[in-house]
Amino acid sequence: MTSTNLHNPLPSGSDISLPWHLRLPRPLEKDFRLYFRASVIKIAPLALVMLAILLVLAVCVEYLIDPAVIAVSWRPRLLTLMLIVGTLILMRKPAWHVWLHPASLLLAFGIAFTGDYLGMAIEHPLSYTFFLQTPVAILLICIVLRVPFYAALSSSLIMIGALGVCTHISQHEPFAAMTLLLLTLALGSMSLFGQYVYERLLRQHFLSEHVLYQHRNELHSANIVLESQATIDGLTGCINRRGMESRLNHLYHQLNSKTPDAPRRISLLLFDIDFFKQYNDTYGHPAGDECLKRVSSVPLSMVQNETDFVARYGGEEFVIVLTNSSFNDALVFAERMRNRIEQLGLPHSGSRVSQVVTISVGVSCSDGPAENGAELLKMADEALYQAKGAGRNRVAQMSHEGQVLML
Ligand SMILES: Nc1nc2c(ncn2[C@@H]2O[C@H](COP(=O)(O)OP(=O)(O)OP(=O)(O)O)[C@@H](O)[C@H]2O)c(=O)[nH]1
Repeated sequence: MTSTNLHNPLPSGSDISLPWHLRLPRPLEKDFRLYFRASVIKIAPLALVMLAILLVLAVCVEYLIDPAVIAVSWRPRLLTLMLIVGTLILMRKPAWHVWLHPASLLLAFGIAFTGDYLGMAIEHPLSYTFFLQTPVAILLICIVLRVPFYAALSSSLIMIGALGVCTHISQHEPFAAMTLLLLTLALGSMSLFGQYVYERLLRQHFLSEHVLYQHRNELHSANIVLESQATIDGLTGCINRRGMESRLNHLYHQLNSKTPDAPRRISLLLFDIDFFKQYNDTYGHPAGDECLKRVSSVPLSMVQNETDFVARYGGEEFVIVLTNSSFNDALVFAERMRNRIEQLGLPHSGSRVSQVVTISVGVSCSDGPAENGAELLKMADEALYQAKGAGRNRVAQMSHEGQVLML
């Protein structure tokens, strides 16, 4: 395999590049909106409370300068306060968060337009300063409430346009009006530039996280495939010895720690084909392989419980682990399996106990003295050894008292 054939699981630079106009592919764009909104929700309530305090302070200053101003300004001020409270209420429920950006824009327009109105309606030498509410509104949507860049840009242009018209038709000195407009333009363009840079960084961050997440998922799936390949016996399709040991240890760990999904009991059946060496010698190794497949298909078809399994322990030795069956049921299972394998009728002229392939089985159970999987296996092995010694083609059990009994 050449290096170009190898799949590189790490994201490449082209995976996370972002166009100048910031747009992401459609499905990602949708996810980004949620991500973007979530980044604002954390800071917005505090920002809105501060804005409400500023509003109250502004009213106090207006009163100190000239109490007559309040007579004109209280309605616009009340409207702005209501918009702030409305936006704060929207934060309370996640289902309403979708309205956060429209509400922020509405609030900004409220601030800018009430400023324009007050700047024109109030006759006072300082009333042109009300027009400063427009740059405040632009700062609010760009720096504080962080409305998406294009919405912020178009809204700012409308607000600046309205400011230009209002300063033009108001009775204020042209120099003051022009200074205000230029100041607003300078502050607005800097805020918008900052918002563009911020959103670009946020999108880049979102994209990198997305690409990493995808690659992590791919690696995870590949690991699952590799893990299952590493624990399956290629010839019979049973779990291999490594897989068996890890599953058995896991089950025993659950049993000992008494977790809610722990098995009540574990029964272990260890079986071995009788005179398999002679089978190979008589029929050849490929036929021996075929025999192993046929024999193992019997317990594989009998196991039903999700946590039960059949494993190839060694050459012609197999393990069946049954969870939650009583010891008696496990013995019945073993005898039925022995019988079904005999009933397969695979000719075995080299066997000294039968004309067909037979097995010997040793059975042990976790109700006895075994404290872990290895000890349970040792007990079943001892029973199997005795079954062989007693003439083969039979089932032997290791009793809870540690005695081997023939069935
Ligand atoms: N065809 C084939 N044979 C295998 C495989 N793995 C192990 N064997 C053979 O299985 C035989 C096991 O022989 P023994 O351990 O002597 O056991 P046995 O002949 O079955 O005798 P008893 O267990 O005492 O009845 C050996 O000849 C191994 O070569 C395999 O994957 N395929």
